[in-house]
Amino acid sequence: MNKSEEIERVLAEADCLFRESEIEATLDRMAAEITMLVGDKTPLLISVLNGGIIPTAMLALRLRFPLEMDSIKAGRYQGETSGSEIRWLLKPTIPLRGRTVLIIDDVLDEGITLAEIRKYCLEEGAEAVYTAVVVDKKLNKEKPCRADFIGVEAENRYLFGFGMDYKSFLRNWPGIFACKHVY
Ligand SMILES: O=P(O)(O)OC[C@H]1O[C@H](OP(=O)(O)OP(=O)(O)O)[C@H](O)[C@@H]1O
Ligand code: HPA
Repeated sequence: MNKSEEIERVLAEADCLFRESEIEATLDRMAAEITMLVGDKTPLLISVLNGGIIPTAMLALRLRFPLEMDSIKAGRYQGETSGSEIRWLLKPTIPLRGRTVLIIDDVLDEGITLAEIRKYCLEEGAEAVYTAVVVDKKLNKEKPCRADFIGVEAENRYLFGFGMDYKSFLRNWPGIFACKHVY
């Protein structure tokens, strides 16, 4: 099976857990919560690449207060469907000292990525660090980090869409989908 056949198969078999309209409404709610908490803090939004690109853009367009944006990249999955050690690939260029930071990512799975990024921001002198994810996966174990703003909770299956990838593809799928099989 070549790559495009694999992607077609994953798509054909996938279950839609949340439709586009449901995620849009969820993002509206998250944006209101974020505004209440950090709307007067001139926060720095940090997008966790690559999965955070779509959620960050969609949330940022809903925020009507002054903010800055930067990115960080700390991969654990590298195009695979199971995580390993974290690798720092890109750090923010805007200084974090004294800032209120909002880290935005697509999914909180085992929580290792977000825990490491949060720790990094605090070490760099951020005054307050908040985290926002579109999906929090329900695992039957404690996570090293919880998110302050959560879109939806999802079962523990491999997911794609709204930023989340299946082997680097399908981040652009407009909904949240669960794979039946990973190949
Ligand atoms: O909670 P965890 O188990 O640590 O996993 C969550 C992280 O895994 C994915 O990133 P990935 O390393 O796949 O990079 P990507 O954003 O480029 O897909 C996802 O975007 C989160 O950042
Ligand atoms: O379920 C997932 N899908 C895509 N990327 C991920 N990174 C951690 N878990 C996932």
